[in-house]
Amino acid sequence: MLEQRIQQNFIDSADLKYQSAQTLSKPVAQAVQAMLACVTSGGKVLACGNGGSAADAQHFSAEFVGRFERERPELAALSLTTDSSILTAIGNDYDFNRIFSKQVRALGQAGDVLLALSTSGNSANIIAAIEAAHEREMTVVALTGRGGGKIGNLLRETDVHVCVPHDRTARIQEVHILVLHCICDGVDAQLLGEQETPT
Ligand SMILES: O=C(CO)[C@@H](O)[C@H](O)[C@H](O)[C@H](O)COP(=O)(O)O
Ligand SMILES: [Zn+2]
Repeated sequence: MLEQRIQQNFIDSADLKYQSAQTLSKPVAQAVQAMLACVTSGGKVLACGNGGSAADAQHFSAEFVGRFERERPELAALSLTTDSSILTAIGNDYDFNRIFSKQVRALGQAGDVLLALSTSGNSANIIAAIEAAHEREMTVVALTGRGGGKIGNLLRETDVHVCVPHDRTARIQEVHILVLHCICDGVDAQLLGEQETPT
């Protein structure tokens, strides 16, 4: 029974990935181009998300700043989820909904990218971060699910929306991490050229 349940999770995740390969390849390619244009002209990526998506934001920033699969120059990315003093000060003195938006206003500049992760598309602190990014004339790359939620309606023509066609948070997150790896791989391929098999 338990093993059957586990197998079903694998199957559902794999099915969603097959389906997403079709629907998401175009917006993911747009995300690659947006991030490449940003970092090659001196900009940076600011990443944010809650819970599992906070971990994804950090995972992505680590691969941009350190490396993905190949040696290349460092790429500028910063996760807004990691400084406990900033997070607790803003959460305590203002509101938890402002933990990311105040950092975006402090650090964001025109031409930077905000990478915003929300499986529901409805987290208030992510919505506020997107509004702050628009104020700073940044491009937003939003990774969502469940139809995109409120974030879907907030995005501009120049933003990128990668909306996973599923309703379950866990399944959506599993595609989000694949999307983030596709962005790292795509940026590397554009910077370094295609290569046979990545090590
Ligand atoms: O990782 C998980 C569930 O798989 C949770 O920690 C999840 O990320 C949290 O409930 C988040 O607060 C959900 O926020 P969001 O994706 O709807 O913006
Ligand atoms: Zn999780």
